[in-house]
Amino acid sequence: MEKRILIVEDEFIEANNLRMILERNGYKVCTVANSVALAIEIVENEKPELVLLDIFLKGKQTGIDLAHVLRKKSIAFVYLSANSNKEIFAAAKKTEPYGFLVKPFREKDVLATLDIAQYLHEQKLAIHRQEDRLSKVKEVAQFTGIVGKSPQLAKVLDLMRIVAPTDTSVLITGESGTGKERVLECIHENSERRNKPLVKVNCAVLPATLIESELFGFEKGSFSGAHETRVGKFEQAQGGTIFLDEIGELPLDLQSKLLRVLQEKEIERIGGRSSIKVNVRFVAATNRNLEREVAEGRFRIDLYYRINVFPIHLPALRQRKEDIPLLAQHFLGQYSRINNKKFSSISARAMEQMENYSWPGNIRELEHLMERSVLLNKGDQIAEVFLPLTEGSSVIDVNEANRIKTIRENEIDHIITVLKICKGKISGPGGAAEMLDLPYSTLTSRIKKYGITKEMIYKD
Ligand SMILES: Nc1ncnc2c1ncn2[C@@H]1O[C@H](COP(=O)(O)OP(=O)(O)OP(=O)(O)O)[C@@H](O)[C@H]1O
Repeated sequence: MEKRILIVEDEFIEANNLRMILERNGYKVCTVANSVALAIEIVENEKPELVLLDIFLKGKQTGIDLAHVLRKKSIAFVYLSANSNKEIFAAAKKTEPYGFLVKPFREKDVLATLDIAQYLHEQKLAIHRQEDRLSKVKEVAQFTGIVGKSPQLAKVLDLMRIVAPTDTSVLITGESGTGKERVLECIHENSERRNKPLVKVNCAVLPATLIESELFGFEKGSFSGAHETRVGKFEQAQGGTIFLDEIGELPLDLQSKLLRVLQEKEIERIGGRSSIKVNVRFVAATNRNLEREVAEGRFRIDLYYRINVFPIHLPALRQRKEDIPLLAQHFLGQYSRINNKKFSSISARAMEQMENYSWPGNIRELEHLMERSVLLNKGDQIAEVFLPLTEGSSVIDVNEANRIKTIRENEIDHIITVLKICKGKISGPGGAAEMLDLPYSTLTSRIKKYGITKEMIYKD
């Protein structure tokens, strides 16, 4: 069906240029409005699906005033000028537009922006329907393995409750070890897809050359070494959810391939002749700042818009200290059971040390600390915890320096030392994997398992 678009613009040439672009591409254009009052009238009479609006118009009212009206009516809109004045731009951003188009308009940009705007609008409507439904039925989603009572975590749980049952793409952000993967699992478990596969791909662990065949599969004989046909992760996730962890690491050429798959919902195996329909829900995670990656040209803006439909940001543990006692107690119970120990409490001193620590490795680091503490303490109370000594830390323990380290602690120290020598470089010549004589994937999975973070490597 033809989409109806309303142009609100008081410069005739610009408006006409846009109208021609839109009509050439199958859109139906409503009567052009040159003021807010006229635009409101046309919205009532011609019911556009999307509005392109300039900020400065004839009359007193601006495009920003109109944007507020459109938001109330749930009509999608895109601004036609990102004014260089910072305050106006900030006010325009606050109205949550679906995009900005900068003059002079290029056909390609107009079409791409409209495509993204429509997609985001459909997703937003689905989310609103879900919010409405939830407010009526008071369903309680079950999020197993998520412990905490801080307001920051409560906010995350609210977002999960809203998005889980829908098919909307989710982008989970947060530092390493904040629980991104756990959140993904809960979203999948609380969706209609729970009985279908949840397929996880870590873009940081796979070498760039392998990611494509891993994601999309390949046909027998498509390259030397392709002895048999292999089904990729997208196909494996058919009917279920696919999770791309560390999506910020995806090379640029694969970003465009992924974008195509998300838009067309079909994949092509390497060397394949036909495309295969895939029905998967898409969830991605990153501990990078994707907006910065976009600004610096390492991440495609159109892919960013496509995956950033429903962002969930997980706060760092140091930003929600009230969750530390609950989490510590939770892991204490878990590792006491596993190790057949009888620990039931944590000393006030140990708790204070934990509350004063900055947790660069977040929940994963706390989990490992409790695992270690269960092994190193005796009786039914954790009297001591052995935290790394950080700059400015008030928890320096004189006994710590003389303590005999476990093999695991030594391994962690050794990996960190080598990473420091290699300035954080993991793969390739002179990288830590080569120096440690470990396969790249083994080293990255150990870095993850031990909760080794960039902060630990670049600390001093
Ligand atoms: N709220 C929580 N309550 C209890 N355990 C949690 C919670 N969040 C995370 N965990 C546990 O903490 C550990 C680390 O979580 P997870 O692997 O999900 O982090 P992540 O953000 O995906 O890390 P990375 O970025 O390094 O992949 C896991 O064992 C997970 O089960």
